[in-house]
Order: sequence, then structure tokens, then C-alpha cells
Amino acid sequence: MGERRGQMAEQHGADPHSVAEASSERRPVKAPTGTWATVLLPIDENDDLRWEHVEEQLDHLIGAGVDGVYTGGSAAEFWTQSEAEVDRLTGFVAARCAAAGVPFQIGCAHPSPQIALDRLRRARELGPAAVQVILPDWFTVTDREAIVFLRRLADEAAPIPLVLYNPPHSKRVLTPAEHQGLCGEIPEIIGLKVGGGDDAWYEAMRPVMERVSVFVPGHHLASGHRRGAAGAYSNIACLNPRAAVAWWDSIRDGLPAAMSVEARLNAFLGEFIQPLQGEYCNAALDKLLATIGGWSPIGTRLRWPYSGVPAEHADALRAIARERLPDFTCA
Ligand SMILES: N[C@@H](CC=O)C(=O)O
Repeated sequence: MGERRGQMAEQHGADPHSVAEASSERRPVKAPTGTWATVLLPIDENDDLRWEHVEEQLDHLIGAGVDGVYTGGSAAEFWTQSEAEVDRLTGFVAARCAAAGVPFQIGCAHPSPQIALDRLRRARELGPAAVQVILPDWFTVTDREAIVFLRRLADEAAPIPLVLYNPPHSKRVLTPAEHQGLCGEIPEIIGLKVGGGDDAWYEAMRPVMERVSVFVPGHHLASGHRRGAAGAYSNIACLNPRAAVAWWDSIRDGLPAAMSVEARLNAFLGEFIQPLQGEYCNAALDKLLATIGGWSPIGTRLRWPYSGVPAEHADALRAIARERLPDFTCA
């Protein structure tokens, strides 16, 4: 496995320099950009979905002017959703977004490739801008298996393109060369949703970014966009969708203030949110951000067996955020 992993770029002739030169005009016209917002799962004490709060949340996201809305990310606890819930949620999001003219993507992620394929077949019928998929997540897939998997998904989704979601906690985290190889093999991939990295990572990702939209975490959007990232599936939109949109406008307009907003966001996250990472998963922290932002009654609960941050802790952090991030908190 060690030998087969990491060879995708060489195997498939993806020399970084030749791809960079050849691909500059290949980024698809409809490739996503900007600030995209997840639909979070508001749940009650029995772990049942509060549909009225989903509706309210979606109205708020659409009203905030986000560049797009998506379902089925980690923050949406995709692995906990029953197939009936997936269908009701995605049908609802598709109908509302289509009526409002807001692009939407549907997350078909699931650790089981069979369930993911089934979700993708149903998602296709809803006409999303793209479907988001992860690599199978129990046994690590080889390069060949990743291609076999994505080839089938691309064929079944056609003409809907794919976004590959490869966060740092994936079973297999792809290197820039591996992303390049996969995107070369599966041209239906129009976007990547990844954890980002340092200057060397952005440099290595350059040929990939010329070819597809690379989305990085929301709190790195200003510095990421400077180095070629196209947007974010944004945790900052969890905190406050309207403020995240305004921030993206300033990033896109190249305003120097955008970088100081990023510094303020990261100072707050570094001091108060990231230290919680040992105890809570990222989905819990995204729900915490939404509760701090206070723009919709989503709540901090996560579905069994994961822990959400206690509501009192969110209240305490909201008071701090009002001082440190007044532009990202509601009165
Ligand atoms: N990783 C997140 C991004 C939003 O916070 C997701 O679940 O999509």
C-alpha cells in the first residue's frame, strides 16, 4: 500500500510543471467560488431533527447572500442522517435554493461507498451545482481504488460534477501530487474541499488550483485566497453568514482590512475554540460557532454518541466574541 500510495501523479503523467502550463484555461467556468454555507442539524433532546429550525436556518442563509448552500458536510453530521432524513433535507434545500436562485451542492458523503453511491443517485435528480463526495473511509483506498470509485460516481452523477471532500481527518489525506493525479484522471471533479496548508502546500497545489476550485477552511479564506484558493465551505458562515459574506466581499475586492479580520478571527479561534479540540469533534465546534453567533436556534447538541459543547459555555464565549468580534455576533 505504502508503495502504491503517493504515486498517482507519476503514474498518470501529472508532471507538476507541464500540468500548470497546460491547464490554465481548464478551470471550469462553473467552478464554485466564494463563501458557501452548510445546513447544520438542529436536534432536540431525543436526537430528532427540528425541521422548523432547519427552515428558519435556510431562510437566513439565503437572505445572507452566501454564494451557495450545501448539505451533508461534517458539520451537518452526515453519517448520522437516515436516508429518509437525507431525502427530506436535500429535497427541501434544493427546492428553496432553486426558488431563490441560490446555487446548492448536495453532500453524498458516507464512509460506505455503497450508501454514498445511493445518495448520489438520488441527489442527481435534484439538479445540484455539484455533489460532494469523500473517498471510502474504512479501509484506506489505493490510488487505483480511488479512481475506480470516483469514476463510477462521476459516471452516475453526470452531468452533475463532483467536489471531492478530503479533510485532514479523512482516512486517506491526499497530497498535492495525489490531488493532481486524481483531478487529471477524473475531469468531472470541479472542486476540492481540503484543510489547506502552509506556503509550500499552496505552491504544490498551484497546478491543481489552476484546474479546479480549491476551497480551504473559512478562517483561512483571506490568506488562502491570496495564494489561489477559490473559496470556503465556511465555518465562519457558521458563526455569522451575513458577516462571512461581507468579509468575502472585502477579500475578493483585495481590501487590506480583510487580512486583519482574519487575524482577529484566528486570535479568537486560537484562544477559545481550538483548545476545545481535544474534547469535541469539529462538528461540535461548528455548532458552537453558530450558537455563539446566535443567528439561528441551531443549538450545540450533537447526535449520539458525540458530545456537544454545553450551552452555558457558548453563552460565556458569546460575551467574549461580542467584544472581540462585534462584526460577527448578533446583538
Ligand atoms: N468542515 C465543515 C465546514 C463548515 O464548517 C463542513 O462540515 O462542511
